[in-house]
Amino acid sequence: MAEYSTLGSVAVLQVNNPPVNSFSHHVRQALVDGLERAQRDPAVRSIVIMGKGRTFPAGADIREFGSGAAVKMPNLLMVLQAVDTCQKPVVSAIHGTALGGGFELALASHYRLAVPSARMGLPEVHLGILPGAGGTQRLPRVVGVKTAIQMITSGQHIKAQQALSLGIVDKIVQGDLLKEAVSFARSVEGRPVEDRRISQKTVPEADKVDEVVEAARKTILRKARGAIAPMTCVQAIQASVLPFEAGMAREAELMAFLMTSWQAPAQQYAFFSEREVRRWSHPRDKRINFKTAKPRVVKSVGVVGAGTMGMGITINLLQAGLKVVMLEVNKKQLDKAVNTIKKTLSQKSASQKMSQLTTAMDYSQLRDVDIVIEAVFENMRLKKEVFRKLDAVTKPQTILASNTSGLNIDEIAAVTKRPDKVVGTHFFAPANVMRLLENIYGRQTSPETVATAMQLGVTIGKVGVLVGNCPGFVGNRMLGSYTAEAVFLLEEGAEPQDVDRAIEEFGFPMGPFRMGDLSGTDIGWKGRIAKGLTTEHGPPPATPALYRRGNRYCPLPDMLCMKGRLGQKTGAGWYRYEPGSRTALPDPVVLQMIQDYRQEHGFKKRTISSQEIVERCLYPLINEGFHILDEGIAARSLDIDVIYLFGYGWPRHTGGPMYYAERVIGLEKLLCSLETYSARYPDHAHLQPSPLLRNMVAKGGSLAALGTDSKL
Ligand SMILES: CCCCCCCCCCCCC/C=C/C(=O)SCCNC(=O)CCNC(=O)[C@H](O)C(C)(C)COP(=O)(O)OP(=O)(O)OC[C@H]1O[C@@H](n2cnc3c(N)ncnc32)[C@H](O)[C@@H]1OP(=O)(O)O
Repeated sequence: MAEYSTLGSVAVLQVNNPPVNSFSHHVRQALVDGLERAQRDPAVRSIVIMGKGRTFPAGADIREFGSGAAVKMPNLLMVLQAVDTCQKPVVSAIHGTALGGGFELALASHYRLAVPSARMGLPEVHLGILPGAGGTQRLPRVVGVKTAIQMITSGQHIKAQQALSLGIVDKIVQGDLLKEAVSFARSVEGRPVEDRRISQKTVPEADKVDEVVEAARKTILRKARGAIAPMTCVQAIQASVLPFEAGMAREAELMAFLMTSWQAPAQQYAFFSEREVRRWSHPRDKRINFKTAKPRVVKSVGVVGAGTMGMGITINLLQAGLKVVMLEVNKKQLDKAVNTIKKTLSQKSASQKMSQLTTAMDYSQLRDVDIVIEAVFENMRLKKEVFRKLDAVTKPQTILASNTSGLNIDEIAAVTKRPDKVVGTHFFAPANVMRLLENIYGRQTSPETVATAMQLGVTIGKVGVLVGNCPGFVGNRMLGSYTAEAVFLLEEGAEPQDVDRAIEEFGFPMGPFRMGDLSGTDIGWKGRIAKGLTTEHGPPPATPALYRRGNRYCPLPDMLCMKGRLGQKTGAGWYRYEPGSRTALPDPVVLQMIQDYRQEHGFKKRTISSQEIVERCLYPLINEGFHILDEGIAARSLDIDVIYLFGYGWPRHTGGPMYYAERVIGLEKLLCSLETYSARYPDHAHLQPSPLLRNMVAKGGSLAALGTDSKL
């Protein structure tokens, strides 16, 4: 609701709809009623609108988009129209985050005040829609089309000071916002409101708009990677040079197009899923969950290993204000890491944050930390050795976490006397940038340990997802079938750039081969050597070239590594790189290697369509997701989606692999395609449809119903 009160001649409307004061239907109704009341009352000469509690309205109520309640009268457009055309001055007084419809309300007001800590922006693009309550028409009238395009297509929030310099807010006020807003409102009483209406202004440099749009188009299309909202936002902004009513009509038309597209609900699902993962439960035992399990307090963290991962984790922890003891037995590596950490931490806070960092070369210095995160090389023997030492030196309550990307947590836990305090915390590189934290519970991990790992994720700004223990956990296990199928496509006739192009056109920032070159082709190779699937010199003795343990195997990635082509770091991998450049250039040497391989093994080159590439790479990945749900490794399909959205660059506008499977491809079609491909390639095990998928198609039922994501 919006609470109505008067302070002398000023009517104050305070939106009160926790947690973020979104414009649910009852709020809209209360605002319209309040405005009418203020207009009618001759004693009222000005109006202040603000938010109660933590924030000015943070936008439309996103849940209403799914139910159709967003269009229930009065809709947000009508509220803002009432504000704009009000005969008495309306002042929006902003604190917290004025976002989306909230910011649009402020723009429809005649004056805007903000506290210094306020932030504002139009993030609708992240929800697959546009600022459809006049944001695409009013903002360019204030800041110009170029800045409006930048703000609306990025969805970025700006700070009060920047809003002031852009002419968006009229004044930054210190002290009590209500008092300041009322005093400001009194000072403008009696002044004409006509020239304060942004809707009646013209866009600056309107004659250059087409030029500006043209210049922005290419970059936006490249960045959008298949998402339709960004370019549709631009089209709406372009219409801001028309008379206001005509521009609004165009905005409404484009808004309707986006609202009825499949991408908007997918992105809104992604928004809520990102938050839903905080309500975690043990994948196999739902009785252990975020409500019942209590985390331990973590003030200090030990990090073992100062390589790329250890360094990134340390930066992340320091940025969150935690004390860190970073242990590295190699002095040169330790010094190098400290230098990089210093450089990476922002200038402003570097010295304060660095004072929280202690370096160590001796395990005994980890004695008193609350949790240790091991980030040494991905090798079981080494990890066991580290855990034995940690178990011996740390206080009995210390939680021991491994940053393994796929090794068995139970096997690691078994070398300690505290398996209940061992957990997996899988960070993604670069660890101080990537938001995902895949937390893995072992057979004996206690609820308290799980809760502590999940809470640590929140403290350091991660999106934490709890999963069960299996090789590769959720993310890397699903990725296995994707990369396997990508190399099988090379055997049949595709070239690395064909596969990458198709996957990038689908929306991934990078295809599998460019990704392999970036992270290092030797990472997978070492893993395959460790598993005995290959050796540094080729297949293990008496092993058929194209099979391992009865499964089809493509040795092309091993052959690449044997040539020393380890990716960008060696200037050559699946592609070649000019010195100092990261641009992947197709390399005749690699293409010849693939061609020779095809000849040697009797593969006949054929043309493979982009559609087949996408299906062959992504459908087995999704299929593995069904296996994972079936086995109870992930509790809900949204957990898998969040892992892929935040850790693997899965395009957000498709909602994530499981959402995409169910709501975009359709489970029946997915099953049918997998059946077709598995009939064609009976020895590609990952193409065999999962029993859960078969069952769901046969019996019906939704993925959401499998888990606890009933709110979505
Ligand atoms: C058929 C077509 C017809 C077309 C015609 C249409 C006519 C109608 C016109 C309608 C025009 C509408 C135009 C406007 C659109 C919008 O405003 S869209 C919304 C824009 N705003 C946002 O995207 C903001 C989203 N929220 C946030 O970014 C953050 O929540 C925050 C505000 C910055 C706060 O962050 P933090 O403190 O970290 O809290 P969170 O954990 O993120 O959120 C707390 C809980 O609040 C829920 N929530 C947040 N925002 C919303 C929201 N806008 N609506 C509903 N719910 C919201 C969030 O889910 C959390 O919930 P819990 O997980 O349950 O705690």
